[in-house]
Amino acid sequence: MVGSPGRAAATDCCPEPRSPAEFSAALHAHADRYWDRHPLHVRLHEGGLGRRELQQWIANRWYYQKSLPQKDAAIVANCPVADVRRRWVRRILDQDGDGDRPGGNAAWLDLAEAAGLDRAEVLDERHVLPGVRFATDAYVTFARTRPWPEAVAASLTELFSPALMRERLAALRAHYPWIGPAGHRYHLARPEAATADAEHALAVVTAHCTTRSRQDAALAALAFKCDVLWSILDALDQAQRTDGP
Ligand SMILES: O=C(O)c1cc(C(=O)O)c2c(n1)C(=O)C(=O)c1cc(C(=O)O)[nH]c1-2
Repeated sequence: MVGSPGRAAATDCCPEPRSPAEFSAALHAHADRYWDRHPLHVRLHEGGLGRRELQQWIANRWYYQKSLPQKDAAIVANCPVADVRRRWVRRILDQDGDGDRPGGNAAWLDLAEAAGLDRAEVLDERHVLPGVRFATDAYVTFARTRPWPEAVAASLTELFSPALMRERLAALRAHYPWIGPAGHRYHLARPEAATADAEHALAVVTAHCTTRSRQDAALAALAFKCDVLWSILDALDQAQRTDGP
């Protein structure tokens, strides 16, 4: 006997949640669609970008960078759990800086200057491509409008970013030596912070997504974020192929 129809219907409408190990594995499986594999990143790592292309990447990536604190502030605003808010607020200060401690965003502007860009031309966003703005803004809007655990899940691309940033730092030093050491502060500091942030975010998502449907929503959020990042590089890639070096 195959089982009573009643049982089958119950299973269809309310599948069991994944175990913590299965859920974590399903989240980690998104590494397959992370932007480290994008052709533009591959070109960057191989030393295939010209000076102007690398500057364009830096100026566009700035728009993502500067939007992160607003995205994190949206999570803090939507989250009713004090413990989560207390830890999440640190992310805002890590990027914006805190008193005498300059933040990640200042370090990214140092990279821009070390690569020969004027701070003013980065801050006024004249180089930011429409597709980069659109994709980045979609991430901020997602955090503002979706349930906060989904926005936390979307940040889990940071599970994969430390390895990428270390590889990128090695590539910048090897292939783009005209960028002085002052430009490398972001990539030196961020992998360690990203590892800690991702560990915390994973613990939060695991603790708060305990039903199958919440787990599914978290997985969809992480897939969405992978698409955001991929779209940012698609926009840049297309511009660079059209404009030439
Ligand atoms: O350099 C990168 O490739 C990269 C990727 C990501 C990411 O995976 O979203 C982040 C960062 N850097 C980063 O520096 C950072 O602070 C950060 C925060 C977040 C997030 O979604 O909350 N992602 C990332």
